[in-house]
Amino acid sequence: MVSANRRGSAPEPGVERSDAPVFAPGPDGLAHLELILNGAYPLPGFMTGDEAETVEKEGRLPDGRPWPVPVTLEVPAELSGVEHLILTDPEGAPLAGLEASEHWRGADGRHRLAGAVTLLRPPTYGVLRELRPSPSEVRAQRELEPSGRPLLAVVTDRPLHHRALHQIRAEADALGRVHGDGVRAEVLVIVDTGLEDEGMATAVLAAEPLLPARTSFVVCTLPRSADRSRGVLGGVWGAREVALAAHVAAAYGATHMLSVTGGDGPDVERVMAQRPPLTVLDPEPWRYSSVEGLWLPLTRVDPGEARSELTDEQVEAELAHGRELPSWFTPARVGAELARLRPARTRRGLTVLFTGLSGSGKSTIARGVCDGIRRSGRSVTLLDGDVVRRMLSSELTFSREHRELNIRRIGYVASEVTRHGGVTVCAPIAPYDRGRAEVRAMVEEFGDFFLVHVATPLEVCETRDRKGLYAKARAGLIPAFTGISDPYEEPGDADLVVDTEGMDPAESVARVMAALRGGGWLPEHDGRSARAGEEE
Ligand SMILES: Nc1ncnc2c1ncn2[C@@H]1O[C@H](COP(=O)(O)OS(=O)(=O)O)[C@@H](OP(=O)(O)O)[C@H]1O
Ligand SMILES: Nc1ncnc2c1ncn2[C@@H]1O[C@H](COP(=O)(O)OP(=O)(O)O)[C@@H](O)[C@H]1O
Repeated sequence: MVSANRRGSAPEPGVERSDAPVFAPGPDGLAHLELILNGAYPLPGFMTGDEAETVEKEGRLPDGRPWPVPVTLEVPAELSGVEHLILTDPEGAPLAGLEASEHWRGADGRHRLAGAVTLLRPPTYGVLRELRPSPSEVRAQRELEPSGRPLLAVVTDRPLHHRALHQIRAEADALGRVHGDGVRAEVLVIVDTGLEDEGMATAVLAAEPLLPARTSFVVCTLPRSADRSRGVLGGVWGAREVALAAHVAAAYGATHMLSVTGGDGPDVERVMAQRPPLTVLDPEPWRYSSVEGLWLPLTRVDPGEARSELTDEQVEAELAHGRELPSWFTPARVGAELARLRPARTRRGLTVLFTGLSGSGKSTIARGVCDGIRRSGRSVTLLDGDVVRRMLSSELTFSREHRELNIRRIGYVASEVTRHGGVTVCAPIAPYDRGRAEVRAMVEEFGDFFLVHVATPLEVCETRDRKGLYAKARAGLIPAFTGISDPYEEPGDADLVVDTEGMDPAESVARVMAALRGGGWLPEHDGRSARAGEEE
């Protein structure tokens, strides 16, 4: 949100300036802001261009302290000249005042503001807010009953299965032995999840009773840098991200850290090269012994009988088809929570997006597919291109900007239906990669996305010319007509391609239905055809 840029004298700390422009940072800016404000970062505010460059190149702040990632605030160009800025959460509630000390542009050309931030109001926005205490609150709580024991932090955005739980218990025991009395170290699980999206947080929390008695959990949102892919079941972290997590863990009072990123995480040497403020442990690998029926350190399992944990793809496939995760792999309560978060595809929200030229057959196929989905027993919402243009986007033109906005609106509605477990079928032209990718991202926050490219050649669409639009476009009566005088970017990420040339509409519908059944989103046979013993 951006308002007019007005300047004035410096405000008193913590006092809201009613005349300052307001701005809601994006997800990473907001994540950084909260970590600055709650004291998890030892930084007064957002970095200048020089500071960010030193961090980027040398992994340290200009004063020499190691620091792994630039902490920067991206702003729209119109805010680049402001001196004071009110930073708000996405709902517009003020969080902090920023005294801008520098406006700079990074190598990416984007505008950024540097400067100290002052807390205006403690954040109330964000999922699981009651589990987000500040580092000083956590440290104060521990000081009430000081145990003198090491505090082992586990930073994770993925559920803790048997392998990780064994590793945590073993490392907590080992730290207790090293530190004297043989009593286990305390454990602090830092659950990393988005501010808007619970992600896997509740599945991580489900493991609470399976961890040592003095284990506590906090939730926080770490910024997601470009080198961290965001899988549904948890991301793959880079060394600098683990190092940033180590800084946050140290602020919470941790003396050691274990990052439970699964097999593909960075090795500890690369993390320690970032000079984190605590020891990042390199846990012993564990395997399941299929003969003994136990998880054991790798060294104690015969290679022939050692089983690794399931991969993310295997977990996803089990959940997609509604199968229970095996008990050798994960505790029942973690499996049950995962099944709740990722229900079987027959119960999971789904958006099917048809894209293709005008006249390619999107509406015809989409209508048939909707009928089929209904027959299979699921309810479905159809967002046809023409209907959306009438009901949601009647003021929009066919400029690139308006087409993008149109598809974003479709994506928003579809993602809401998906969030609640419904099926949406959308059939706009959606000519641009970027817009389609945006819809995919919006939908995949909550469920599944299936892209169908109706790849009927332009000549065929033009010959059909059902609405006479191509003739008008050729005559220059319709400007910026897709395929004639406006681009159509062929998707490279379609889950299914249907070229309807020389194909009966029923056959096109059947292909899409087969793909949806094969993927597990619909039962193999719908009620009616199962009763009649007939095929679709
Ligand atoms: N300039 C131009 N380019 C393309 N299409 C045009 C244009 N002007 C009007 N129409 C009619 O609008 C329908 C496409 O609207 P969409 O909302 O699906 O397009 S977009 O996704 O926003 O690009 C499209 O409907 P379909 O034939 O169902 O695709 C056309 O009937
Ligand atoms: N295999 C097919 N699939 C879909 N439509 C087809 C097919 N074969 C011919 N058609 C015809 O092509 C036209 C496609 O129009 P429509 O579905 O409105 O396309 P769009 O929504 O992409 O503009 C319809 O008249 C339809 O009967």
